[in-house]
Amino acid sequence: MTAPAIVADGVRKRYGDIQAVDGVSLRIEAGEFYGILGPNGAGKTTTLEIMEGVREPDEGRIELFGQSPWPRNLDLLTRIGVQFQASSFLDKMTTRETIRLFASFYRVGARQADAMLERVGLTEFAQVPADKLSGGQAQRLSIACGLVHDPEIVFLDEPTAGLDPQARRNLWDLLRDVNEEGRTVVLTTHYLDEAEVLCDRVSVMERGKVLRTGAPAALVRELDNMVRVSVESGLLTPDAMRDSLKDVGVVDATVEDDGVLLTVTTVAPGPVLSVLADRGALRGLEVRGATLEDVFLQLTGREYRS
Ligand SMILES: Nc1ncnc2c1ncn2[C@@H]1O[C@H](COP(=O)(O)OP(=O)(O)OP(=O)(O)O)[C@@H](O)[C@H]1O
Repeated sequence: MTAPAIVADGVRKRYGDIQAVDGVSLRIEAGEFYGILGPNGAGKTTTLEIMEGVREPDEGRIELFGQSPWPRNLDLLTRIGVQFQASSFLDKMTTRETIRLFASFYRVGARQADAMLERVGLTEFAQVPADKLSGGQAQRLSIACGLVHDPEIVFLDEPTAGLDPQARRNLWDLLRDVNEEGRTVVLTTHYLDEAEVLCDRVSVMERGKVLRTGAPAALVRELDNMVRVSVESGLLTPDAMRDSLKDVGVVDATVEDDGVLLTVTTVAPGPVLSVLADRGALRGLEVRGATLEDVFLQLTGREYRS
């Protein structure tokens, strides 16, 4: 087996009374697209910053390519790329000046910097002040700045937060390409769909702990083929639905009504569909397989709220 790109072992970090990271252990293989996901405050950013070597853990061990990133390790710095938040671009600098500045930190020349700008589709915005770029363009510039020195590992903290669906998809394509070039990509996200689409493996975090790690499809499969059956809200009350299901012997279904849809989550969609048909309540019918949201629900007993 080849050496892992990243190993975390028993990592803990506390801020005052808050145990932000509470014993995180994981192993990320070279070339993996790895997601750390969870709701706000789960400890994703702190975990990522400890891996990047910008924050010191209170306890535990981190190794990138077998070396500790803390205290600051100059050998590792050139091998990792960190996407910093787009909002911290320097005032008055153009897009091109910004990427060239980042390139210069690594003694990378202007030509390679401009090629990276082209790569992320920003050449036509080269003269635009970086703080005037749209949200999606700014994210692409910040990713370009993290990639300009050709790193082996790329860390991204919520790269698509706040973007519209089209800009998110464009960024997904870019990140996939970055990974397909052989780079290890580690991202945090609170969008479960993003993790499902992009990541080879994910760690689901909550309250500083990793609840589960695995390939998204494998985590979903562990749910025993859970299916969500939804119809328009108002056709049947949740209680009436529960009673009807009990009558036909379905006891392990959950029924929820969010005011738009009445949704039954179950491993036995057949009887649910029969009940809905018998009650004349099929308007707006949708049947969906389980998702990472269901994994989260099962792990925590709570609905996922990003
Ligand atoms: N510098 C800090 N000082 C004090 N508390 C902090 C600091 N950074 C994070 N925290 C707290 O630690 C916990 C974990 O925060 P962290 O940012 O790592 O979580 P997260 O999963 O990345 O959340 P988000 O999605 O909101 O960024 C939160 O309760 C947060 O308020």
